[in-house]
Formats: sequence, structure tokens, C-alpha cells
Amino acid sequence: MERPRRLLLLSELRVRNAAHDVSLSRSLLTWKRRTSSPVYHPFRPSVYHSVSVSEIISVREEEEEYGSRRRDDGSWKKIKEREGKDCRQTFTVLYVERCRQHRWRCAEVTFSCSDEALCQRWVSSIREQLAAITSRPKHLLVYINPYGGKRQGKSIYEQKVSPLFAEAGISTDVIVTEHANHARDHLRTGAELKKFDGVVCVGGDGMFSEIVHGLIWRTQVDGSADPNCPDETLLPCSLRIGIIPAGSTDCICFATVGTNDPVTSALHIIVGDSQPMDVCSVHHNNTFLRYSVSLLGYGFYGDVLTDSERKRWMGPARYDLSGLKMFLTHHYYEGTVSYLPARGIVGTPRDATRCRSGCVVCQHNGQLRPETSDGYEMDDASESESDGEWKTIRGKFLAINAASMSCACPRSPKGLSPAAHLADGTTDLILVRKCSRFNFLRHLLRHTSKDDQFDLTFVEVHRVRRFRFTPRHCQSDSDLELDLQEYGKRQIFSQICRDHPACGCAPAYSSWNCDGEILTHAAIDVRAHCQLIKLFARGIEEPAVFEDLTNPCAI
Ligand SMILES: CCCCCCCCCCCCC/C=C/[C@@H](O)[C@H](COP(=O)(O)O)NC(=O)CCCCC
Ligand SMILES: Nc1ncnc2c1ncn2[C@@H]1O[C@H](COP(=O)(O)OP(=O)(O)O)[C@@H](O)[C@H]1O
Ligand SMILES: [Ca+2]
Repeated sequence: MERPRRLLLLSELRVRNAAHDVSLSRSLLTWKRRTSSPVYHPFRPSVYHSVSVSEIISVREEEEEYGSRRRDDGSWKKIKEREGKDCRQTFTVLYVERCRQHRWRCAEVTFSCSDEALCQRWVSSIREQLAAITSRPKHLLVYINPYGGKRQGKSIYEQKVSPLFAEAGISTDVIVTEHANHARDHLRTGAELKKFDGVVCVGGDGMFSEIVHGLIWRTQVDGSADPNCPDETLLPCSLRIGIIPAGSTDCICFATVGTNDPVTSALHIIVGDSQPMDVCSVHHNNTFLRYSVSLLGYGFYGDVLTDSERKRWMGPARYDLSGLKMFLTHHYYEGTVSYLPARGIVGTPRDATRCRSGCVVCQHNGQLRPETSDGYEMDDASESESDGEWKTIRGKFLAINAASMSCACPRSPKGLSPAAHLADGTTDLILVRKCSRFNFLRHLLRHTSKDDQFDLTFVEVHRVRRFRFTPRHCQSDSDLELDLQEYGKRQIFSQICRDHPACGCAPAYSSWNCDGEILTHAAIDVRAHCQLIKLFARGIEEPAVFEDLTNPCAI
């Protein structure tokens, strides 16, 4: 049986001049219109509203007096319509309202009554409940990339986000970056992180990647862990990261919130959401290269990124043109992929279920602590290899993709690996073998349709904890890395062939697309670190079973 909620307050207040029963408990604010007729009216809009206290943004106190209303900040506002008697006290509650396609809006409702003391009690009770929510940030460090996407990061923040933060009583230190890696380096060395409850990134996946690199690095150095060592157990970052989408793909925002909308993201930050996320570390010859949280792609996606960087002036459309060009170019790459399958976990890349808010698969797999329970220790990787746990595949590949999350984005609403999980400590390794252009097109089209992406003979997918890739030409040189001179020459020839596909000579190397940043090393060693970072997000919410039909925003 459902336990009755203990009410903190229950009063008759007016909303838009109609009497309502308004109640406040620790979890809910509700208001219900008083009706004179007990008869059910099918065409009368719903008279009952409820808002979770955890989704109240703020409460604003106002006082109506002689045709004017005084705001909290001391300014005066004319009221268009007097509500009933001469002098009424009013207060306005701002709260989260759900709209279509996972969008959130800031809605407001104004309550009024003639009893000043009662109004005051309501305002202070709501404020007390909000103050008791310790997960909400109070002071944030904000980095804005003015250069990403359509170059609107600064205006997006100033017009859509900053007013909401102010309304919620969040103070900010804002840094508009002046060059690439400005935010990363500031976080690594300069930022006084103790002052803040979180870091906000205004930009695309590349800008988010800078924040992740700065925070992870700083956390390891402060905690005496060695980020250069591929076998190190990395320390999780305590500060959460908020993403205000202002880039070109904004895949990390889309795959964790369900939409690329600055207001929605700002509201997730304000209510203090928390979503853990896996991070892959990428090493080359025991030297750290980069971290990746979304896509690590060699071949097609690496080539698209390299080509698109030369067309940055085109904005986000550069990816479409480069995508078409690289599809027509149809380069394949030879090499060896070795991987360590994730054992003992729940879920496979071909599941029909999806990683959603409060995902039980992430909760379950996140508790496994892979370093101990999965039967291998990273320090003993070679032992595991001799145990036959590592699998090896040699071949010619059009694309090698590791998706640590679905990689859903507006271009591909299901993503590259629709059943991938945000926080299960694994990455989905997708191998697309050399095939005809027609078949590759079928594969790409499945990124945009409902059909199973992996139900093609030339595509295979494995859920892994660790993988390595070695391009063929590295192996043929007695398994030694090419010296830099040789590597340079091959890069030049690769470039010539890339630019003159008619010569029929396939380039030896592609680059890795690492969350939208180019990695020129082809041979890499990748390891998934379970729940290394946390976002101000909650994962994609399942749509409510009963939509509020009186909410025009949701219909
Ligand atoms: C013929 C129909 C083909 C349709 C293919 C559509 C495939 C789209 C898949 C997109 C996957 C995106 C994975 C995310 C990558 C981002 O991290 C990266 C950088 O983002 P940002 O910094 O915000 O720009 N974006 C890309 O690499 C773009 C890939 C686009 C490929 C067409
Ligand atoms: N002020 C700046 N000037 C130039 N580049 C910058 C600046 N700040 C950040 N960057 C870099 O811009 C690149 C693209 O940023 P991102 O926000 O991902 O936009 P997009 O989604 O358009 O690629 C990243 O590599 C980031 O490091
Ligand atoms: Ca994952």
C-alpha cells in the first residue's frame, strides 16, 4: 500500500484568480482547482498539477500593491490584471516542464492570497526544501568555446543559460577560451577546483573532450596515479561536468540527455543530476595519447574527420560533404585487431533494450569492478593473453569503431551502437570489413533507420574491455614501429592517394577519430575505465505513460 505523504503545508491559494488546494510535501508540490460541480467533465482541462520538489528551480516572492508588483530584486512591475481584492501577496514557483523529444522548459505558476504571513510561510518552506537538496551546484566554472559549431557558444550561454543560472541562485566564473587547449590546460594547472561544484562546457564534443582531459589529468596527478601507464587504475573525478551543446555534432550531449537543447541542459545542471560515464584511455607504445568517451573510429570516421577539418569554415555541414567524399573514396585499411571480451556482464551489443535513465545494466555492471572480478588483472595482461582470453582478427577494414556509448546524435538518432551503455565499463567494438560500396551504403543507412545495424555479413560487433589495433605495415616491419622518417613518407603517399583516388592505390594508414579530435597514431591500445567521470545529466528518460494533455508543450 502506498504510504500517505506527510504534508508540510496545505492551504487554499489562488492561481489565475481561481481557488486551488495547494499542498507541499518533502517530495511534491501540488495544486488542484476547487470545482463547484462534482460531475466529471471530459472536455474541461485537467485541474490537478504536481511538480516534484527536486524539479523546482526557484521560488520568487512578489507583492502586489496599488496596481504594481514588487519583484525580489526591488524593481516594480505593473500588473495587467488585478486578482480579486485590493492588496494580495503572490509568489511564483519556477519548475521543470517536460516537452516533446526529451526537451525541458522552465515553466512558472503564480500563487496568491491575502494573508501575508501565509505567503511568507509558503516561500520559506519551499526554499527550505530546495536548500536541503545537497546535489545541486551552487558555484560553477564555465568554459565557452566561441569557435565551435556555428560560433554561437557565447550568445547561447548569455541568452539562454546565464539567466537560468541566475534565477536558480548559481554563481559562475566564466572563461571564454582564446585558443585550443586553453580550457584543458587551465584545468590541469591553473583552476582552483575546490571553489566549484562542477564544470560547465559550452561547445561540442571536442570542447567536452578538453574538459575531460583537464579534469582526469588533474585528478590523477593530485591523487598520485600515473596517467601515462596503460595499466594504472585511474581515480574517478569528483567534479561533475555539464554540457551546453554549441558544437557541430554534440553527440555526448544528445546520447546522455536525448536532445541538443541548451535550456534542457542548463536545467539538468540546475536540478543537480548525475550520470556516471565510462572513459577509454588510448595509449601508443605505453605512452598516453588521449581519452575517449564516445566514438573512437579508424578508417571511414577517421578519414571524414581529417577531411572535414580543412572545411571548418563550412560549420557543421562540413561533415556531410566529407562523409560523401569518403564514402565515394571507399578506402580500406589492413591490420590486426585484438580484443579482450567483457565477461561476467549483463547485456550484449545486439540487445533490444536501451541504456536509459537509472539503467540497471550500468548499475549491475558498474559494481563488478572489472580489474578483479572479470578474471584478469591489467598488470597480468600478457598472462590473460596466454590464457587465450584475447581474441585476434586480421583483415581489411573499411571502418573500425569503438562506441563507448550509443553515439546517438541528430544525424543518427539511434547511434552507431544503439544498445551500448553509458556506464557499464565496456566499449562496443564494431568491425566493418572490406565490402562493396553498395553494401557499405547499406551499413551507413542503418545508422539512420530502425534495422539492426549488425545484421550484415561484413559487420561484426564485440563488447570489450580492452582492444588493440596494429596496422599491417607495422607488422610487416618485423613488428617494430616504423621509424618516424618512414612513417612520414607513408603519410605523404597516403595523402597523395587520398587526394587522387583514381590512382587505385589504397593508403596504408588512416587516423583515429577520437571524439572528434584527430589522432595520427594508427597503432593504439585502448582500455575502458568504468564510470571515471560524471555528468550533470540523468541518461535519456523513458517517455511518460500518461502525458499531461493540458501541457501544450508536450503535445
Ligand atoms: C548515406 C547516409 C549516411 C548517414 C551516415 C550518418 C552517420 C552518422 C554517425 C555519426 C556518429 C557520430 C559520432 C560522434 C562523433 C563526434 O564526437 C564527432 C565530433 O563532434 P563535434 O565536436 O561536436 O563536431 N563528430 C564526428 O566525427 C562527425 C561524424 C560525421 C560523419 C558523417
Ligand atoms: N578559442 C578557441 N579557438 C580555437 N579553437 C578552440 C578554441 N577553444 C576551443 N577550441 C578547439 O575547437 C575545437 C572544436 O571545438 P568543438 O567545441 O568541439 O566544436 P565543433 O563541434 O564545431 O568541432 C576543439 O578542438 C577545441 O579544442
Ligand atoms: Ca560503455
